[in-house]
Amino acid sequence: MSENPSKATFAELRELISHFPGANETARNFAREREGQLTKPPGALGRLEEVSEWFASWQGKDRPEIKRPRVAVFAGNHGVAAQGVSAFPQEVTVQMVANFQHGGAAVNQLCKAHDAELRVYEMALENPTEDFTQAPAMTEEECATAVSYGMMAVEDGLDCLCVGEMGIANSTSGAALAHALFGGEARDWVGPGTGVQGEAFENKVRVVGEAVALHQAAMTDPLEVLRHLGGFELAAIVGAVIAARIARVPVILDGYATTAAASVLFKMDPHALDHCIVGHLSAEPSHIHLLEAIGKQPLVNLNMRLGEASGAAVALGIVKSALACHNGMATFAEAGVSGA
Ligand SMILES: Cc1cc2ncn([C@H]3O[C@H](COP(=O)(O)O)[C@@H](O)[C@H]3O)c2cc1C
Ligand SMILES: O=C(O)c1cccnc1
Repeated sequence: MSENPSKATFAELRELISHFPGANETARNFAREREGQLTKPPGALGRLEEVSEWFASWQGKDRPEIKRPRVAVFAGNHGVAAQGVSAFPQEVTVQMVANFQHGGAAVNQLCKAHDAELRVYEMALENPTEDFTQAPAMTEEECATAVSYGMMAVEDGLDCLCVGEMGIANSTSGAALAHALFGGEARDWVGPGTGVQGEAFENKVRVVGEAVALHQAAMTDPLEVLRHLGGFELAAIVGAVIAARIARVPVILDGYATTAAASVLFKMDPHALDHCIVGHLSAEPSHIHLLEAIGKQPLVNLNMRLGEASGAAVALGIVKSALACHNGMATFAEAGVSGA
């Protein structure tokens, strides 16, 4: 990396990603052994046990903890909004950022409910990306700078990072990323987002298909896919996921657009998202296909389709519940309970 992280280049990002640390398998094994000794039939806490073991393997502790969770919401504006792909106008992005700052959004309440710090990272909202039906969304410098900016969301002392986004039209950007990364038809990857229907939905499908076709020559390189079809906030999500990996901070990803951004890293290295879980299954219909493509099972399915890290923040409560059982339960020996 250069001294100033805002100067990172794609070459430096590739270098970082090629040296990602792995999980601590010793800690995972100790955590698994402990799960087997706790006062419950083996496996009776189901997915919670798996979550505790996964968390242990990234924190490198058999008794992993969440004392300082952060919910990071990256906000950016999209030139492609000009194509009429969202049910809402672009100014909603900056208005919702103000709402986050005043505590009025869903994610504010979810952070309060789960004792998480909310940080909103506003990315030059007055400067949207280029409309990617006309030109690449970003230059390499802009894209790499946005990735580097996202990396700054991971600070010393954080022990869990929830990641999400705010950006009108970014479900179109997410769909275009997914289509470019995983193929198929544009229609497979497009959903209603904030609620586009009928002719507007058909237009969204057309926009995604035409954009991926326009930039076809660049689509073999995941970082170029991000540069051509992503957004500033989606690039920042890539950076946050990279920085969390380097710091071994477990990550909870939010819904469709966030998962699509993170999938850029999956395409570069199928193990690049091993430190991430997907917090929830979005009601955006393509989310399930995307999760199949990256081999992830969402933690909960509440029919949410909001974004702004709301699903990740809900899932944080589940992860905290898993760790509470893992750390606080008595073993059979401690409690004097007979084994099977
Ligand atoms: C009031 C409001 C609050 C939101 N919070 C998140 N989103 C979500 O909707 C946007 C994506 O949908 P599309 O691609 O259709 O524009 C993103 O900003 C996402 O975070 C919101 C959308 C609205 C309208
Ligand atoms: O799944 C998401 O993240 C999502 C879905 C619809 C609108 N905004 C976000």
